[in-house]
Amino acid sequence: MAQRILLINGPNLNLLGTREPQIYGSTTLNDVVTQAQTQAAGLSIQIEAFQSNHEGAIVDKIQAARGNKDGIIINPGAFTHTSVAIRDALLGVGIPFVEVHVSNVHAREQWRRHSYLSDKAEAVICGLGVFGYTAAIDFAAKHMKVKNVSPKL
Ligand SMILES: O=C1C[C@@](O)(C(=O)O)C[C@@H](O)[C@@H]1O
Repeated sequence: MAQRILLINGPNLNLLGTREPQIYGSTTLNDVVTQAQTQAAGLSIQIEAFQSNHEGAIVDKIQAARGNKDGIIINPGAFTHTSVAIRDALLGVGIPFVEVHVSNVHAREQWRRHSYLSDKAEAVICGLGVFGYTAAIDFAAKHMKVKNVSPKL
């Protein structure tokens, strides 16, 4: 069975491509998702993409992934630095996740260095620009193995 990956983008990432392009580049979120779907087809995995500016909507989406997704790739945006709720949701569903940041959060404001997710992530990618999503998908395809496969009768 193909891996089923949920790609989550948090607040303000809908503005990717036009938002602070000197930091985040000129690629739009639509471009990222189109590229992710093309990449997924070549890797025989399935990707569902979701973006929200709302913390609760992201928590709901993570909870809904229980039992039907094998891995989560998440760029939590500013919620990275604030959200115990997103951390608890990811731990609550027990789905392995990769944390992605387009920018190098360690080369910016001091407070961006703290993440509520990183110590629980399978991997953390930052500073690769939007290539970080490509790297995360490649990693997910190779290492986020399908779990809960029904035993053969
Ligand atoms: O919204 C974002 C985007 C970000 O997650 C990134 O992709 O580099 C980094 C965060 O600090 C910021 O709040």
